[in-house]
Amino acid sequence: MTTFKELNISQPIMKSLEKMGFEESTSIQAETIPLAMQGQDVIGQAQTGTGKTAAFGIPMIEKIDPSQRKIQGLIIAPTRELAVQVAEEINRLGQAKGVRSMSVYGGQPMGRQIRALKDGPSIVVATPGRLLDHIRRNTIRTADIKTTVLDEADEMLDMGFIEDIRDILKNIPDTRQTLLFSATMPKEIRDIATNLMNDPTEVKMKEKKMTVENIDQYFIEIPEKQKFDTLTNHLDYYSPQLAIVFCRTKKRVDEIADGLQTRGFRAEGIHGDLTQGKRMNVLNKFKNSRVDVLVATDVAARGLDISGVTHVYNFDIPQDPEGYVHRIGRTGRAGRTGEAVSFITPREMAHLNVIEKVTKSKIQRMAPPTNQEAKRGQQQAAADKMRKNIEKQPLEDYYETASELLQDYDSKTVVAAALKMMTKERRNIPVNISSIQPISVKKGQQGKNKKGGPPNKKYYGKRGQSGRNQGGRNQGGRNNRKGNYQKRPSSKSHY
Ligand SMILES: Nc1ncnc2c1ncn2[C@@H]1O[C@H](COP(=O)(O)OP(=O)(O)OP(=O)(O)O)[C@@H](O)[C@H]1O
Ligand SMILES: [Mg+2]
Repeated sequence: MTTFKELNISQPIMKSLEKMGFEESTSIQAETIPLAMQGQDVIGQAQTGTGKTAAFGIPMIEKIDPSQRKIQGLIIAPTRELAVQVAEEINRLGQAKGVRSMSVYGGQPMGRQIRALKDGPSIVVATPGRLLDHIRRNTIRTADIKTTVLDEADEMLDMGFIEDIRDILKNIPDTRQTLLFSATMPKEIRDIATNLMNDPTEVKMKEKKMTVENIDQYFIEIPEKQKFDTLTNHLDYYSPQLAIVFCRTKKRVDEIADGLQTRGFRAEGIHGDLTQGKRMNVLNKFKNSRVDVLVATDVAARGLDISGVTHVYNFDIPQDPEGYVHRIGRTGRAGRTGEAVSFITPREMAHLNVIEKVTKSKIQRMAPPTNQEAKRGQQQAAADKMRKNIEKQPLEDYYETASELLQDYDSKTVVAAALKMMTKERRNIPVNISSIQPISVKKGQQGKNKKGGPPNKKYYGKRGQSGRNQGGRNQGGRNNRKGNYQKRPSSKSHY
């Protein structure tokens, strides 16, 4: 383990790190911070939740002169929520040095952003569409940018964003330092990256698996129609502290979130068709545990760091192994443990094998919990609640009524009735989720790079590609995305 002191980090940043409770650097921080401080271009690849944000944030802040009141650092991220989170982490890291960052993203009034930009933040964390808007209007000046970071770099250089990224980079001085970070970096994307950089050093952690060791990974083989009941049984049986349920389309997010509410769970959905206000509101409720189950498209798959997420469910199998790695990486962060459960329809078993092979992870078969087990789980949760009340709260006010009940009935009957009242019986209400096509790997197509297809999505046949489009992500490919951009600049997320 390397201490931050050994990495020659300046006093103000050391002070911030101490305040944040960071004692030692993580491996990716120890290896990339010295290179980046020397001014080198770096491609950094390390597992989810291992501190890549500080790995690029610290060297960026080191180079900034806050007295200049000019934008000197630019970080580009794929989603608005991630941009906000990264800006917050940068602000914590830069606080003692007086380095301020600002997040800039679509779905927010332009005027307000322009006013805030006049305040002179040193670092801007932006989503690509809105950033381009600002660059074109000259409301973000790029001339003084020394360091540019692409967070979730492989996503940023994939077909949904690559044109925007090229346009952005054209506006940044050639002398810039470029840092690319992600937990995944398919070879094809790495080649594109290298062309945009100046002789980059690649830093890849030694771990064999692409996924984090302390996430237990399971799959349940299950017909499409039984997925929802299996999900609620699982939630009842295991009572996750916080869970994220990923599914493939926005419509399914809405249906599943509604269905979970119907069955008494505190669940809400998040996807790109919601207003930005609603997206932030849902995410904040989840962070504050006012919502226990977040149902999401891949808009929430990358980068989000929410403590207390114990379970990730792939209600629908992700389109590609990289997606799997990022989704399950929303749990098991910074050394904590987590559990990932993927629902696989029988026809998707081959697709699961591809994911296992590419990620070099073992995904273990799990039997779906039975209705009986789910019921028992619900009762256990009610019993736990009761235990907590017994241990913590003064109960004297209830003693008189309790004694009266015990005169009429035996204690077991009284407690059973209390448990029954605490167990939500409306969870049996039928819920219908509209079906989608399974993703399957067609024989002979595995490994082919279909013309026009994204370069890193080499693992799939035709059906997989069409499934991808159903997801509302990268819809219609590059041209359509570009068209979207021109019509509704940066106002629409494609997740
Ligand atoms: N040196 C450190 N010591 C303790 N905690 C740390 C350290 N570095 C980062 N963290 C914390 O670890 C968590 C994960 O960090 P971060 O979000 O940067 O991970 P990441 O590698 O970017 O993950 P992802 O691939 O999912 O984006 C955060 O809560 C962060 O504050
Ligand atoms: Mg990250």
